[in-house]
Amino acid sequence: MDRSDVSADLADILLTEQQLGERLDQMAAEIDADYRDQDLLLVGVLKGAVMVMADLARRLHHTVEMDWMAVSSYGSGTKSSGVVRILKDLDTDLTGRNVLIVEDIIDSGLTLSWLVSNLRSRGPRSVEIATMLRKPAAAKVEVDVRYVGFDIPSEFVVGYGLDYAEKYRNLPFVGTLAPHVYGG
Ligand SMILES: O=P(O)(O)OC[C@H]1O[C@H](OP(=O)(O)OP(=O)(O)O)[C@H](O)[C@@H]1O
Ligand code: HPA
Ligand SMILES: [Mg+2]
Repeated sequence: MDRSDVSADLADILLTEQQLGERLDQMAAEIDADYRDQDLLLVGVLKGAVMVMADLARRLHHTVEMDWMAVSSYGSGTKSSGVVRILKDLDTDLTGRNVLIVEDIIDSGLTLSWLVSNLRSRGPRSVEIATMLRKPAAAKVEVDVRYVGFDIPSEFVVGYGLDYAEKYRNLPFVGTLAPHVYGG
């Protein structure tokens, strides 16, 4: 098989590039309205949120700052370990800031619930979450999310920043993998 032919690895396309873009237009309009005349710091969670951060931020009419955190709970597998590690911390002091965490996906919720309480302890004015995807049926902890792109079924998905063993992040859409990919 041609290892560069990614379509052979996919079972289904769940959300097309166009669907993602249209939803981002709506989310950006809501965020612009909600934070009108207010300071806003976008915090992207590496690596998965790179695509949504770039596409959401450029749709905002707001003057924002952008910073990044790297945390990892999935390693190379398809299940959250539940143990969140900070691989890279923010450069920004959060005291008095309006923080909007930008994520690609909320699955078990473990990463975000840990991150929200971590950031809240740093004295911000507010902490809210924007996520492109959420799996409601997979939630192990409830996380209060202000902006959700799409609720999706509890299947492992890739693309638009989301990886399986570090691959498929560059797909412009969200899809599911064919079983042979997990088989190795
Ligand atoms: O709700 P949860 O079950 O905690 O899962 C969500 C988290 O898992 C993924 O990150 P991952 O640890 O795979 O790091 P990555 O973004 O570098 O791929 C994803 O980007 C979220 O941060
Ligand atoms: O479905 C998923 N795909 C990729 N990474 C993830 N991290 C949490 N859930 C997922
Ligand atoms: Mg990952």
